[in-house]
Amino acid sequence: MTGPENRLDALRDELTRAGVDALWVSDPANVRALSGFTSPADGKVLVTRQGATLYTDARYTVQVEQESPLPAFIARPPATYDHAAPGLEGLRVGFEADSLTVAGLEDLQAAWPGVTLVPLRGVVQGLRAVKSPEEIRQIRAAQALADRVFGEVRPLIRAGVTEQDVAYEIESRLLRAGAESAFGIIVASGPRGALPHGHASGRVIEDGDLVTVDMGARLDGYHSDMTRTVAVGNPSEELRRIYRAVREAEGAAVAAVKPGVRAADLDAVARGILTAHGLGEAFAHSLGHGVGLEVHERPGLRSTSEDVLEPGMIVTIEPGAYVPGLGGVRIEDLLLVTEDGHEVLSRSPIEEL
Ligand SMILES: CSCC[C@H](N)C(=O)N1CCC[C@H]1C(=O)N[C@@H](C)C(=O)O
Repeated sequence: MTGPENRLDALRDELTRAGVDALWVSDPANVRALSGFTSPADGKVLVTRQGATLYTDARYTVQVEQESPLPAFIARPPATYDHAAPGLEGLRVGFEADSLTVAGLEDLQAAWPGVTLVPLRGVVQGLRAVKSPEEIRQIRAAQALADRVFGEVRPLIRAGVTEQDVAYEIESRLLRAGAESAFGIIVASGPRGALPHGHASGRVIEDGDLVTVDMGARLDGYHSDMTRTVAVGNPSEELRRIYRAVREAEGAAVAAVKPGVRAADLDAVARGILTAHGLGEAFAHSLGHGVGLEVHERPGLRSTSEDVLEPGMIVTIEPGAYVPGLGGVRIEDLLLVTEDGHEVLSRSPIEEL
């Protein structure tokens, strides 16, 4: 199983395939994945054939010694670029076109006139899709915390409380446990359930509402992600019908998760079921995504994806149906792809309606 310990070797193979001699890594999650440095927004990594160097500034002198096995050079640009320049003269150096700013590229061009800069996309992201045993342990711990918090907060979701009350209860418990929220917590009740990314508002939850809660913990830099839609009082028969359809789609897609399955085919499993229930148009997003140092990472579980599942990937399965003016439903589990199938990491009960 690929992990950070041998990611640098795997990365060098990728660089050979891409026809470059080195890579300037600027994407924070990639910097962290290659170096272990936990303040990666303030770092860069230069990977060459011979080695790899972590660049950051003097605020982190002690921290990098504690966290990173890579040799570090402590400076700020332009001294950073000047340090790297002699070893790069005449080489083809890749940069991360999906994260380096235009200004960042201009700075590199000015600092390294003898270097051919080559735009590359998603090279390190591809290597991050398969998690190491340690990363799996971290994400498992983040999800276990999220499950505990959801279990504590579920009884508080009732008529008369606001969506923000629910989000506050979740976020404060995550913080008290030494984590933080993985993203802006989604609490979408009643008609707001039709908003797939309906962040908690001041709406007061009413009897008969479905309430979609999409939450995750960020623990030591690793994320979890899970959604449950719960009923308050007695929802209408139409809402129950939608709920059951989404639940069927989710269960079928979860059951199909195993190594070798094409991500696009998984998406089609859920989409086919929702379409059969007349809800194809209402499923307004992709089936799921990888989770790790970022909430959304490879593999992408969508109709246009070319990704194929491998053991060690951690993915969400999250079909939903959103009906403007009425409401919506999403059910999301977090899964580890194993050698012979999958393990569902999210343990919060999925309610019957
Ligand atoms: C802002 S993080 C949202 C986390 C959530 N679990 C999630 O990933 N969602 C919510 C509904 C759709 C899905 C999403 O954003 N999917 C992306 C990858 C897409 O483009 O479909």
